[in-house]
Amino acid sequence: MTSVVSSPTRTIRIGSRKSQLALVQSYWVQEQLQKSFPEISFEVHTMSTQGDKILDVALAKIGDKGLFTKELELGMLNQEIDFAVHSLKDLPTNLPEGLTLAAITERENPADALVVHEKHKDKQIDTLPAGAVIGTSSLRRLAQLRHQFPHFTFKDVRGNLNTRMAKLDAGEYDALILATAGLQRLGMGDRIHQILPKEVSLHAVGQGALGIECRADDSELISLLKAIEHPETRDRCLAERAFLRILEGGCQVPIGVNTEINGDNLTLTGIVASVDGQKLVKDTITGKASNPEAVGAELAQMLRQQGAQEILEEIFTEIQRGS
Ligand SMILES: NCc1[nH]cc(CCC(=O)O)c1CC(=O)O
Repeated sequence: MTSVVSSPTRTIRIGSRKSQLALVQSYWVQEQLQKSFPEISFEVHTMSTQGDKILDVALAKIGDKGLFTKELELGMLNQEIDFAVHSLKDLPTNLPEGLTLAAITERENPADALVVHEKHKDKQIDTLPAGAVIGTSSLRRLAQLRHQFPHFTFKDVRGNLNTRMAKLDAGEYDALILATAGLQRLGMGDRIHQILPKEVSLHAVGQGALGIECRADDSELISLLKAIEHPETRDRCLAERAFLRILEGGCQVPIGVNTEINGDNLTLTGIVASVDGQKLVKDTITGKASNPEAVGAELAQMLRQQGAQEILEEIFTEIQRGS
């Protein structure tokens, strides 16, 4: 099927996962594009991904490469949909041949958030009692928090946001660590008890931003998508993704980042930690915001020299052994 891109009757099909968060994000993108291009019609098509079906296994153990994106990518390559909206942090840093990351939208607060059981409403992350059960399914959060708070008990938590909140409120956990952005997008911003400062938790690469992926040869769609791109978010996220790509990590490895842009300068902080929180390398670099991928690549090399690769190799071996 050839797409009649310049025809005023072209319908653009947006692929979305079926989760509540994915739908909110896809409808938001649809609305933004519809406002910019009233003559084009944008439709949301939903698809289930592997990650939506496997809800009972710790994410780290099943690996994550493309868990939430593969079916949507096949849909694009098969011309069933024209583009896909992803939480950028779930989008692998290497895309399949024929697809491209066409736009990155304005990021919500990328930080992690602490959500507590109501009996801890007067506490913060550093005043929760010893033995407090902290729910997280992310090795990145686990490693960083274990390093600073070895007296907590960490427990995996899966399921959608409502399920996780119900488990917290039922007393299965004392607190959860979740993405601020996800809570805000789902209208649960009032449950955010503390936004974790970067000294406590460096966020995931791309956290809080949406990434829009489409066929690399659909140049007219790519130029339409530029209308909803946020250049500052894009530059920050491209630096973060270059850092992750070179370290060969996915969303489920203990790699965290923070970025800031001041004028022409982009400052990137990165951390690589062992799952037990014992080993940790962290550094910061400032470079040109006009060449974000070079900044990310340079920080990756710096952390490699400080032992990041050894930490990551140990984790891959552990995951393969299924420990
Ligand atoms: N890996 C799951 C995931 N993917 C995107 C978000 C939240 C929104 C975002 O970070 O952009 C979440 C939930 C979480 O980490 O708490």
